[in-house]
Amino acid sequence: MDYVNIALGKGRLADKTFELLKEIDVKFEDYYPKSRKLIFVNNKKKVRIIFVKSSDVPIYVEQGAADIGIVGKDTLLESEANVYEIMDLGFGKCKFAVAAPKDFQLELHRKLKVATKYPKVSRNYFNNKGEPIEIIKLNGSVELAPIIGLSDVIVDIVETGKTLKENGLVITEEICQVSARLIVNKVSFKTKSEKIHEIIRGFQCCIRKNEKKKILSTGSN
Ligand SMILES: Nc1ncnc2c1ncn2[C@@H]1O[C@H](COP(=O)(O)OP(=O)(O)OP(=O)(O)O)[C@@H](O)[C@H]1O
Ligand SMILES: O=P(O)(O)OC[C@H]1O[C@H](OP(=O)(O)OP(=O)(O)O)[C@H](O)[C@@H]1O
Repeated sequence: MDYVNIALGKGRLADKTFELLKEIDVKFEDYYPKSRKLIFVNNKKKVRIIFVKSSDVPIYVEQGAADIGIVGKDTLLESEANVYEIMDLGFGKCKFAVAAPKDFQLELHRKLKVATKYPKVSRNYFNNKGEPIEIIKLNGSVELAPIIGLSDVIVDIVETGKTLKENGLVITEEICQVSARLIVNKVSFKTKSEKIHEIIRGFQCCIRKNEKKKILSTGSN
């Protein structure tokens, strides 16, 4: 039987994904947090993990270089990749938001300047509201832009809100919730159906179990 290849971002979602795989008995003994290895193989279960840049995960899956991908909904939306989005994995939770300096007010007859790592998500959001904008595409430290006058506002993901707070920004609009998603290549979904469904069923079962545990532990507090 063929191997199932899973594309996984090297960053924040990696540890939780390996934990989830371990729970369904797909173990990679040579993985440890902060490992620099880019490929992990479980020969017994015939599963391979390929470690890529987070924003490349949808491309690997769309092109069939990976059968499955684990990716944040933010990155998935921005990629507009032609893949199946199968399930919400329930971790990597944050939200998409518009944020601005506390006292910001847009002058009349001027387009709003939006700095972001997510130009497509931003454009879609403001287009749907009928608000004309100018996008300034950045690759990180987006919170700096309104402080130093590069933009009026930012569109970014917010988890704890610490980065916004420490840079004097506040959320002005919430766009949508974000979490890790399991995506599948459309051809692999047919050709490797059995193995892929086994992984999906395993993940669903673990997530249900973990949610029950969480409810029980908060209930008993
Ligand atoms: N506080 C957070 N900051 C960034 N991403 C978060 C946060 N909390 C959850 N996530 C999720 O984790 C995913 C992966 O984030 P990570 O920082 O590893 O990659 P990235 O943002 O693409 O960074 P890089 O460009 O350095 O690879 C994000 O796409 C998002 O869905
Ligand atoms: O609400 P918080 O918990 O503060 O998290 C949100 C921050 O984390 C992410 O940045 P990241 O650390 O990936 O750095 P980046 O600026 O290079 O994107 C995101 O872009 C925000 O800046």
